[in-house]
Amino acid sequence: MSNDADLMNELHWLIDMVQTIEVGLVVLDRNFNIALWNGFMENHSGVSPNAIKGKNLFEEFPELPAAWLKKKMESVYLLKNRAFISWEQRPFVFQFKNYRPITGRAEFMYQNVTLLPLASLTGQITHISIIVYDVTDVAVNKLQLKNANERLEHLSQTDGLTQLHNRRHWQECMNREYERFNRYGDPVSLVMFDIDRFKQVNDEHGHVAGDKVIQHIAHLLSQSLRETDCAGRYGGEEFAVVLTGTTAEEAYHFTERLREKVASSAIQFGGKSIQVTISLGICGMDDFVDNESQWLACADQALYQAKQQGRNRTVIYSE
Ligand SMILES: Nc1nc2c(ncn2[C@@H]2O[C@H](COP(=O)(O)OP(=O)(O)OP(=O)(O)O)[C@@H](O)[C@H]2O)c(=O)[nH]1
Repeated sequence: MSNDADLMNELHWLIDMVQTIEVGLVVLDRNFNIALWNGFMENHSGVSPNAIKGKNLFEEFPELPAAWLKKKMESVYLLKNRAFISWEQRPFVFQFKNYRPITGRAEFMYQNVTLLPLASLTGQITHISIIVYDVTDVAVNKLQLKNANERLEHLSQTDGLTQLHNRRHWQECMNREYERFNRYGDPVSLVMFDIDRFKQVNDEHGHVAGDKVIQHIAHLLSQSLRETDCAGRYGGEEFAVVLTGTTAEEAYHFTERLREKVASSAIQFGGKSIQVTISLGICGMDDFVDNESQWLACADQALYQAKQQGRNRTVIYSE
């Protein structure tokens, strides 16, 4: 007798716990009709167990991904094995609001979901249990960390003044393109350029104006680039660009367009209009280039010649 009472108590406690546990519990029959709907599900959906028992899950919640979820459940029936749905795969199955104070910024509850086959006394799988875990805290923390890491990575690769690649990152990009040329032999050109008589700009208008000029030129450069090109601020007023899939002659069209854009534009600063020009050197990848440093040195030499020949021009390196 006391054994029976123990069992009854145990059952009673279990039912109580199922109702109050901070985990969603749903039991469905073969036709996806609801046999059990616990307190967690009630609290978050606003639908009471009495109101929903016996009703079809997908008719009551038309926003559920029915085709996808049914396919998952069919495989649980077929394989008699549990299935897991992680928030990283699908942020939620049930569209519940997030009420957590700490992760209040999340618009919905992130969920991990387990689909569990439930056997009858004869051992047949007649029902399926959906177990819903609220993992909003974990998900939000992980997403924030990922976001912060991405921002840090971006910062470590970017020049603060121009938002172009910084020198180190640009160099990595140039090395990659050099390797790609060695492997596939596609044309690629390197351009080095700098602002003419920039010292005068600083001396006449001040350093802040000089910074504005650098930003302006970086802006014109960014506008002229293709997605695959790689542009960086190499030094103070010196820029470097790798133009992929581009011969030296094609690069010349690019640099002349950029040069003309710079020469025909003006920067307004402190009530004054500042005009500058740039000089550019191109080194197309060719047999005479033995390594990355030489590639860079040749472009730099072409830039030097452009300065020597009177500035505001492009020179293509030739041996
Ligand atoms: N405003 C500003 N000036 C910079 C920055 N980096 C370098 N400079 C200045 O750029 C000037 C470069 O001068 P130079 O190397 O003599 O060359 P230049 O006057 O441009 O003359 P050429 O290159 O021969 O046409 C120096 O005065 C540097 O102080 C920067 O980030 N901001």
